[in-house]
Amino acid sequence: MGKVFVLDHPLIQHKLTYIRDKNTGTKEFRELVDEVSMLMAFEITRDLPLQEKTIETPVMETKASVLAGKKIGLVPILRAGLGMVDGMLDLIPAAKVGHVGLYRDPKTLKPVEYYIKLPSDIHERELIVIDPMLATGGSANDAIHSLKNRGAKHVRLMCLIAAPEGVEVIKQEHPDVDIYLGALDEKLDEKGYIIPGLGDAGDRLFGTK
Ligand SMILES: O=P(O)(O)OC[C@H]1O[C@H](OP(=O)(O)OP(=O)(O)O)[C@H](O)[C@@H]1O
Ligand SMILES: O=c1cc[nH]c(=O)[nH]1
Ligand SMILES: [Mg+2]
Repeated sequence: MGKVFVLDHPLIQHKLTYIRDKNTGTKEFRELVDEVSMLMAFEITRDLPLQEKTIETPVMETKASVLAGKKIGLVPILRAGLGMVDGMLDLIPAAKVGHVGLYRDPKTLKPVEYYIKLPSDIHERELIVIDPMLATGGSANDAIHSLKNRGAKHVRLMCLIAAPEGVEVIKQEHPDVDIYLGALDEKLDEKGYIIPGLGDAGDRLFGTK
């Protein structure tokens, strides 16, 4: 069964509080999502393999650690996942980026896929699917199925805020996928919004309504 990690670093929690606050405007919301994404990227890459390399310091020859060249792919779910890409690329600048376009039908709450474009070598990459919100889990579930249908072998999911309902869907449908969260909230309301949540992530990021 996939593991669930709540990244409870104080800086992540502090910034999340201002992201949730309805008085935080678009500019500040965007900046905070960017900063939290970078901090989460730091945590999610904790287990990247290292290898030894021989170098010369000004004093002597020594062996030191470098990344073992694991290839990473970021896959934001459009639109709101886009807000998390730049922060992650600050720490993982060589990552390739694929896009999955999905929106949640407001009546049925079912995801509708409208776009997909992925790096050709996704089968050999460690893929990190990113979306601020994991609500019913329909969108992330659909995105991960799309990636696996196209050859993805290693997938992780990273979200700012999740509802227990969405986490359960991913655990059942994708037991091989570990989930990294900024917070695990209480539940969904009758319209499928996470409570307490942060509202509509895409609208708050892009200033739409
Ligand atoms: O877990 P779910 O119930 O599927 O809900 C979560 C999805 O809803 C939001 O996207 P939305 O449909 O609002 O599209 P947008 O990013 O274009 O605003 C969010 O960014 C997730 O992709
Ligand atoms: O709370 C929610 C649920 C789905 N999508 C959002 O943007 N927010
Ligand atoms: Mg939205």
